[in-house]
Amino acid sequence: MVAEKKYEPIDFVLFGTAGDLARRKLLPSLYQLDKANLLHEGSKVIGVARREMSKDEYVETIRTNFESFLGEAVCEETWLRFIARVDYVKIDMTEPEDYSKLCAHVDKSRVMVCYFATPPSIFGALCKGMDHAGVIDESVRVVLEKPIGNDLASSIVINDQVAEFFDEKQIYRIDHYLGKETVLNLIALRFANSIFATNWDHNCIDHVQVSVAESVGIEGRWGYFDDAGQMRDMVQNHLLQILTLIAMEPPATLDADSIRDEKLKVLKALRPINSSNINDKTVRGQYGTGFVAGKEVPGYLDEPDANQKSATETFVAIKAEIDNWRWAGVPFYLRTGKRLPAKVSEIVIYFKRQPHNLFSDSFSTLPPNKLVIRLQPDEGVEVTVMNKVPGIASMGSMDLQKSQLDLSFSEEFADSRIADAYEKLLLEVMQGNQALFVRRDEVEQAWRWADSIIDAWKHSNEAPETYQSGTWGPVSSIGLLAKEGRSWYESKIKRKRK
Ligand SMILES: NC(=O)C1=CN([C@@H]2O[C@H](COP(=O)(O)OP(=O)(O)OC[C@H]3O[C@@H](n4cnc5c(N)ncnc54)[C@H](OP(=O)(O)O)[C@@H]3O)[C@@H](O)[C@H]2O)C=CC1
Ligand SMILES: O=C1O[C@H](COP(=O)(O)O)[C@@H](O)[C@H](O)[C@H]1O
Repeated sequence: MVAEKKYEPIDFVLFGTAGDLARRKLLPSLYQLDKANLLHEGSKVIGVARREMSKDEYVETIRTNFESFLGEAVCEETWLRFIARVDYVKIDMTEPEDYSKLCAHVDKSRVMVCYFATPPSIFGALCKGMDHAGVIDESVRVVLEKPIGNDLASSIVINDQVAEFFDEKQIYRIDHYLGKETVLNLIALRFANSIFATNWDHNCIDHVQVSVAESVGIEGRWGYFDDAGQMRDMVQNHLLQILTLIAMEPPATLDADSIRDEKLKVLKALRPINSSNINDKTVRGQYGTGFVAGKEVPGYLDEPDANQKSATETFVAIKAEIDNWRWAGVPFYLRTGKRLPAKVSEIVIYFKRQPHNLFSDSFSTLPPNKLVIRLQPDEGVEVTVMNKVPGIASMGSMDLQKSQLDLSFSEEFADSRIADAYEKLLLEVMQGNQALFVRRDEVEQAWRWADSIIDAWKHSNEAPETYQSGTWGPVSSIGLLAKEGRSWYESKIKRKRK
């Protein structure tokens, strides 16, 4: 559907345009916004990288990448409009003098959005270079990629470097999970439906599961990933952000700080995990060889560039607890890993069982109601309820059956295209709305909690458990729930594959 609204003209400067993220996600998202008529006709896209490239060569590279990453045929009309906006500037980002080349490409009377798709270690240099070129003023917005730093201390250094040049109101810390349609739908589900809003606490909810399973390995990113591990790559940001949206109190409004204040309170209420309880509350694993989607894949230590002695985790399961009134006694089990059987992300809310079973012939104990929010793929929402099986049997022998009320987004909203998270978030930056971006105090609080776990692992002297690629992670991750009489939700994807 073509949007009617025209937005203001923007100079979008993409630092790191030759990198993996820019090629796979950012440039295709800008193209999609253009296709949906959501870019002002005067908006420009200025790619910056350190390699020598003419504009024509840059355009050719974008086209080649679109063939691989767009996921649909290129629309020639949009393509011609898009490339007319595009330009390329070669800058060595560690060399302040080089940034003056930008001046010829940006118009200081317009909003400039600068996307730092580079390693965070050069965010400070980027700010200094822009300052040196005299292109910084209050109309500039900067987008910072995650993870910001490697721990709390390094994130403070990076945030301080950026804060020297930009006010917090100009800084957009991106967590692309906050742009996913189904993650955003959590806010609608919780606060637009009284059946959920009134049952959303320790009185009604037994426990919560958040699983973000990936079938890919580290995709040639050994240098980055081995320093990070799944805890810094996924838990410190994406999984904790999901957790805050599930657990936060209703914000007063949907404005940026109302939401972010509530998310921060959840992060502050997370019970610390440290050396005293690390073995009880966490499991970490590293993938070995195995088969994913019928294809043999190498183990983590056999990946290109691997250091054979690496103890970096590629799988994490955690029992998180939130020490506040609403969530007292309700565990939040988080699980994420690479080279699992399928790419599937789900939130499962397990409601408490009925206090008494009237139907003892059908079920020895009545199964709990579940709310399943499928983040990806097959985005949707499912509620498990108990029903009577039709029949004329007497009341005393009424048969029950567990059934699903299933809302699949692709069926319910068949005419709407589900936009990639980056499209949504790029548009929000262009509109100057920070609600879906992470505030500095949130990032730092998330690091405090994650650092304590990472430190405890380091001091435990235990290596991560190896799991076979194509399985659901180390056996101990099953034990994490089993010892409390619970089990991981068996994803529909997995059921279909049986
Ligand atoms: N890739 C992904 O899926 C995701 C990435 N991120 C984050 O996004 C950011 C970018 O990641 P990714 O694209 O994977 O990284 P890449 O290493 O693929 O790309 C980084 C880009 O920065 C450029 N660069 C680095 N140093 C300099 C320099 N001194 N001068 C000029 N250019 C420089 C590189 O140039 P050159 O090509 O010349 O080396 C390259 O274009 C990182 O912060 C990462 O953590 C976050 C989520 C997912
Ligand atoms: O940020 C990251 O996210 C991806 C997973 O994102 P998704 O949208 O495909 O679920 C992950 O593979 C990558 O390692 C991490 O840096």
